[in-house]
Amino acid sequence: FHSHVDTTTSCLWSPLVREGQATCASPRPVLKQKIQPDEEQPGLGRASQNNTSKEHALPDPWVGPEKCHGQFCLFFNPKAGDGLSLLTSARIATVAADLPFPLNLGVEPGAIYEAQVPGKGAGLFANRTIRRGEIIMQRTPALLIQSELHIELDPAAREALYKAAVNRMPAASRERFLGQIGDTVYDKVEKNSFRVFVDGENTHSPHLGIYPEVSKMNHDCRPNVHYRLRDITHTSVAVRDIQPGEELTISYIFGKAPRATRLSQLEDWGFSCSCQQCTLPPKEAGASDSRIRQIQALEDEIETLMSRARGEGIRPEMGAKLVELYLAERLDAYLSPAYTRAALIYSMFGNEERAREYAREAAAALERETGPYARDLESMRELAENPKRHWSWAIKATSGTPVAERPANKTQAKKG
Ligand SMILES: C[S@@+](CC[C@H](N)C(=O)[O-])C[C@H]1O[C@@H](n2cnc3c(N)ncnc32)[C@H](O)[C@@H]1O
Repeated sequence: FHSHVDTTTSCLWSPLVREGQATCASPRPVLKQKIQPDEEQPGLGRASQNNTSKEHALPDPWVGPEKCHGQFCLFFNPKAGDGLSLLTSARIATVAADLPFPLNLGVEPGAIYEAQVPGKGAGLFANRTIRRGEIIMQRTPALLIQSELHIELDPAAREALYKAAVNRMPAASRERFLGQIGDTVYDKVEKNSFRVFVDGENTHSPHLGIYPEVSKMNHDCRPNVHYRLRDITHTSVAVRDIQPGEELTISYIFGKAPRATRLSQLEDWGFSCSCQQCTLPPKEAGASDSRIRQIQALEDEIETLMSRARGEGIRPEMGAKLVELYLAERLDAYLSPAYTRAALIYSMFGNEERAREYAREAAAALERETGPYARDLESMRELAENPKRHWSWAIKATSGTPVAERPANKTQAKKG
């Protein structure tokens, strides 16, 4: 059953790349050899540069490789988005050169503005009502840095290299980059970057991606904006209606974690979380943690029961309860797994009204949270449109096949 529910989440900010702090699925790769600056390894930079130009010629208007340290060099493309500086290996540079660079999308100029927030520095605010599901910003990065390089390179060489990458940026982009919080270029990278997988796989090629406009959003454990990354394109979407004057926030961490975990992860950021959820009075904070535990337990139970023949033991109210807990906990940025499970459960029991209602919500949440390519999107749309033709319909009454073995969509179901 789990294969039918897309439970992908985002938690991609840079402190997570430090050793031992990663909460996302990607272990930090261990460097076999510490990277040294060019001066300490005469010829190494030049040698890799020569190999690079022969084996990985980048198309115009890419510039580079230059300023190499071991396998990592500076590459630059003034026409990729608002200009992209890339500090990475030649292999990844060729992957990046093939990626799409969509035009900037999002709300019209003036719909959001920057202002100071007491205790948080600058932040972004809505200038008009922004509706749930609206794309606030879609951007490609100004700077991408291979994580190994960021962690392992000698600090003086690293700062010089980072400055060279920033100097390559077009003036407007450079100004936005330098306007980010942080004392040095390294510090700005530390405090403002997202973890990005350039080749789209969550186990290889972790990079730090800097999107200077996006990084003006402060943290909230119950944010009103969710972001998703596909290749290197960063998309921020409103997850509830946002009123004029309201601050736009994203979560820097996985918001479904209990309060103590969230607080400790945010300490790594160098600030103590003062968002509404983290500063709840003890009784309410306890109730919130209890809901998070109930959500986890209920999801585990649903998974277990769904893997049995005909989902034996599953009860329809489990779906409604799961949605109720998510909504009570204001997990607006993470609703798709709850709605998807609820829709399937009610469909299995042949409850058309509930199945359609939850499937509609699931499809909308999947589109916000994962995007138009979300794995379960088509299936949820089909369920909302015509429950009786969906693979899950009324199977509690009609079949002995374990739910986990059933095809995920109608096309497969018809063949079967
Ligand atoms: C990505 S930046 C956000 C924009 C930043 N406030 C600025 O002035 O550019 C992250 C930094 O903002 C501050 N910050 C973000 N969310 C915060 C919060 N909920 N409480 C306090 N400080 C916060 C912290 O200094 C953090 O290192």
